[in-house]
Amino acid sequence: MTHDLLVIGAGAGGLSAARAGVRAGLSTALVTDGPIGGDCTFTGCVPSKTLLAAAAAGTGAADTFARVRATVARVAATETATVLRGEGVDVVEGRAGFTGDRRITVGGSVLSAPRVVLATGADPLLPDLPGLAAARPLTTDTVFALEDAPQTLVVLGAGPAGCELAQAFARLGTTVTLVDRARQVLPGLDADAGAVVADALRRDGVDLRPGTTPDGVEALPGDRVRVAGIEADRLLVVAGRRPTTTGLALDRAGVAVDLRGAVVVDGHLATTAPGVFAVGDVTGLSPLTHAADEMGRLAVGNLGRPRWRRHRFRADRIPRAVFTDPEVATVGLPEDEAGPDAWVAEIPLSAVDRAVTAGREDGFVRLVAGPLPGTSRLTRDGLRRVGGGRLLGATIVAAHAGEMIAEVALAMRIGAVTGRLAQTVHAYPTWTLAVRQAAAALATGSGPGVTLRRAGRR
Ligand SMILES: Cc1cc2nc3c(=O)[nH]c(=O)nc-3n(C[C@H](O)[C@H](O)[C@H](O)COP(=O)(O)OP(=O)(O)OC[C@H]3O[C@@H](n4cnc5c(N)ncnc54)[C@H](O)[C@@H]3O)c2cc1C
Ligand SMILES: NC(=O)c1ccc[n+]([C@@H]2O[C@H](COP(=O)([O-])OP(=O)(O)OC[C@H]3O[C@@H](n4cnc5c(N)ncnc54)[C@H](O)[C@@H]3O)[C@@H](O)[C@H]2O)c1
Repeated sequence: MTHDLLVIGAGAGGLSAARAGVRAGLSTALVTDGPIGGDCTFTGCVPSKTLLAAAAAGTGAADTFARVRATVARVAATETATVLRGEGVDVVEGRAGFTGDRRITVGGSVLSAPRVVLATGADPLLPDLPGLAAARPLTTDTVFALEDAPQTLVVLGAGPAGCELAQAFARLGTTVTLVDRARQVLPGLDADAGAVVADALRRDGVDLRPGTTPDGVEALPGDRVRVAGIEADRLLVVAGRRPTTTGLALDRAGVAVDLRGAVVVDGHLATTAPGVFAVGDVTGLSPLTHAADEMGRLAVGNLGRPRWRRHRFRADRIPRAVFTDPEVATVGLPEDEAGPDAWVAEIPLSAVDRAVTAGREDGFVRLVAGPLPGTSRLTRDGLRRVGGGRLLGATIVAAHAGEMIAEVALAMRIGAVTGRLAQTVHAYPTWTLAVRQAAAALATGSGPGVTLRRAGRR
């Protein structure tokens, strides 16, 4: 069967690509060997955020897991094969493998198209630890199917998944030990943000073991485990993810993968094979739902254009939020990468009235701004004269940081100077006033409660 566009994988990236294809008037086939909605709906964002919310509300463990299942089912019902067929997508169920250039088999059928989008996602990565398989570890593929919370749990990996799940289980009454080889929690993020989250986890009773690299896992009777000298009822491994390419026979299509197993793409998301693009977690770039969604749209737009008219995927415009309590949200450049000419305005939440009234003073808002193009190194006064500089990035740690970052992402998207944020009237007393307070300090040279400094000079 021949289509205009073949999309392989029906997670966030594949769904976005398939819908973009239909919008562009292309006959579009969406091939998937798993449930529509992918990782985000079934084993990622939706169950984890439901678990966090139910645990924070003091819901008992059994009811929490029932709520997780009900919520997943509710979200999944909005994106069934029937719904997609109604939108004009030809949904094909089964595992795809390439047999040649832009030609695949699914079950007994052969499908081909001049344009292909690979969106096969990623799977949990199990470290190469002796005894790990025998210990029957939980992963994000299995943890949300529990009926009840274990009494004791070791979480291996203190990245976003590990921190969110450690906090959720601690709040469900589980005794949690969080182990990571890195010296801080959330090692991919700013150390100050990691420190605030570490304090919050400790307050919830999580035993933090940074700088710990287990050399093996011992399975004990009844699914119990011993790891890094800690005994627990269960082990949850959240040590990263590996792009899913097994069984695709990418070599037959001329699609190259890198050493991590990620499909190699250029800045426009084109793979090494003509007419084949890749989006989402399989690329190893920004492994986030909204990034996969953005990439899906972009890839389909780019597939129809000559190279010089294609749009670049801008990872620097993708915000990121970790849904611990407090949340951590970032966009753009972190302070350490902004260069010596950038300026930083930082306000602790203890200087923000909404945080004080809510009794939630843990956290901060940090804005990074740089000189406008063509401007030489700026003094504090010079910064004021160029409207506070162009926004380069932000790190926010706050109860609602994931919501607050959207304003900064918008300002960056439209290339606004920080003075524009300062001139925008914000309702009092809101959390986002903290962003305005920090922006005002950049634009005016100082501000109550705000520290203004050159980037890198903490
Ligand atoms: C616990 C957890 C929490 C998360 N929380 C968040 C969050 O809060 N916010 C956020 O933005 N991101 C979050 N993420 C990340 C997010 O889930 C992923 O970035 C996103 O789902 C990736 O979408 P995707 O389309 O690339 O891949 P997937 O959703 O993995 O979809 C890929 C699909 O391809 C199919 N497939 C694979 N191989 C084949 C084949 N050969 N033939 C046919 N079909 C195939 C699979 O069945 C799968 O359904 C979280 C992840 C985890 C694990
Ligand atoms: N809120 C969100 O957006 C959210 C939430 C959860 C997951 N995710 C996404 O899902 C993906 C997976 O998340 P993750 O937290 O599993 O991955 P990650 O790669 O971010 O973190 C894995 C952690 O495990 C540690 N680790 C790995 N191997 C180890 C070992 N042998 N011993 C000790 N420590 C070890 C690493 O140091 C790291 O801190 C990420 O890409 C993330 O973007 C996003």
